[in-house]
Amino acid sequence: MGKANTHTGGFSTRAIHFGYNPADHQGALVPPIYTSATFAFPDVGYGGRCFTGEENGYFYTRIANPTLALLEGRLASLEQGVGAVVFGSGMGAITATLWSMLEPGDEVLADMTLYGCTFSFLNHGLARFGVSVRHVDMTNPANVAAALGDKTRVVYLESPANPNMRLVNIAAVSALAHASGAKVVVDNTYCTPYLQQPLLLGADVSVHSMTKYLGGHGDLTAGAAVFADAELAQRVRLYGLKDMTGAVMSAQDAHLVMRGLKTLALRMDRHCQSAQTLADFIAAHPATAVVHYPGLPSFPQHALAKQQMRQMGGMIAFELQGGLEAGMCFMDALQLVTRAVSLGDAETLAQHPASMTHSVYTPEERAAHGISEGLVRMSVGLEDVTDLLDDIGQALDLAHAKALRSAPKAQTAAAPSCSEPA
Ligand code: MET
Repeated sequence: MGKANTHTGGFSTRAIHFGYNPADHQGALVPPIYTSATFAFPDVGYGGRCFTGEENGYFYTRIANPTLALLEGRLASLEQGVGAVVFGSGMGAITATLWSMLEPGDEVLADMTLYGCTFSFLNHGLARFGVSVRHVDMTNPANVAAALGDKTRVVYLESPANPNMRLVNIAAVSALAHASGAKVVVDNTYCTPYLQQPLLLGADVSVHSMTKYLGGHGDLTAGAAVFADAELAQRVRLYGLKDMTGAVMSAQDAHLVMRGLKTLALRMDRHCQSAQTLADFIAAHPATAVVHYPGLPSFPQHALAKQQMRQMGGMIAFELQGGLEAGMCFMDALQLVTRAVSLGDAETLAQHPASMTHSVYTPEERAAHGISEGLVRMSVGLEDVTDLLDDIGQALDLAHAKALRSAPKAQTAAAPSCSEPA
């Protein structure tokens, strides 16, 4: 045998090697991509036993595939789970996991701020099938303690939350949920296993959009759920909704995620370093009203961030003094930073949650759930930070000048358009 299937070692060593031995694959350094949709049986009896589970062989890629299995093992190792299941998207992971954990009559207790499509699935999807959903502000674990009830089967949260960066104390909330007989599902997309380990903090499931940092290059769509509980992992995989929803990722995309994983730690270090620099800069600019970034001492949960996150992450949210209009001016003035949803790419991306990722909330719901209309969300990429500072600086200067010009005229004239010269 060569250098063995490295089941131990540091994070990056496992991200690069776990579960694969070139000696088993004609020396190929990079694992082969099994594109086959179906698998040949040596005899009919063997094929039948694959379907009953008596044989552990591959028989159809929607059920299982060697390339996907390699990625699943690697993800479970990186997040210290007992198993993982990959999906065709992050929403595939979230929906299949929750469908598999819930029955009519059950309740989901969810945090106040969630990604728009997750919020929609809970309130407009699950609710149609007899699962009730209640939102509580989980920034204070006492609210969770007060809200947990006999029917609460799942406690669901994001930390940091998309888009406003609020944190939840995962260990405290998990302890409370378990004492009440509920399971905890954490969306760990913003942090990745490199920055935060929800299962080690007590959560039962960690879900990811791998479209984001894990893939890391904006060229694939995929999701994953990593489990602390083997029975639940098996239920989601075999008896749950993964097969029934058909939310299966392709082997080519699994290959791309594994390529992304090789540089995850390096990329996250750079994302975090640049995000801190930009957050400091934006916070100090006169155009700015507030910056939500866990690495700022002014961030209300800065201490919790240092406690449960390895670094402060690559996502920033902020509001400008001129509110919504200033935010729009800022975004339209960007030259290098790209106006786009998604996150975790090499390119720095800026988007407007109220009209984009969180447009499924009504304006009243956004207000109640802490998502302000003027909020700008930025995924800090891997460009030279000096170039990002130049671009963001000129856009903030422009938004500030517009805000100053419009303020005294607010009652008599229309606000200046973003295309007007400063
Ligand atoms: N989940 C992604 C984000 O938060 C894409 C959302 S819009 C369909 O940016």
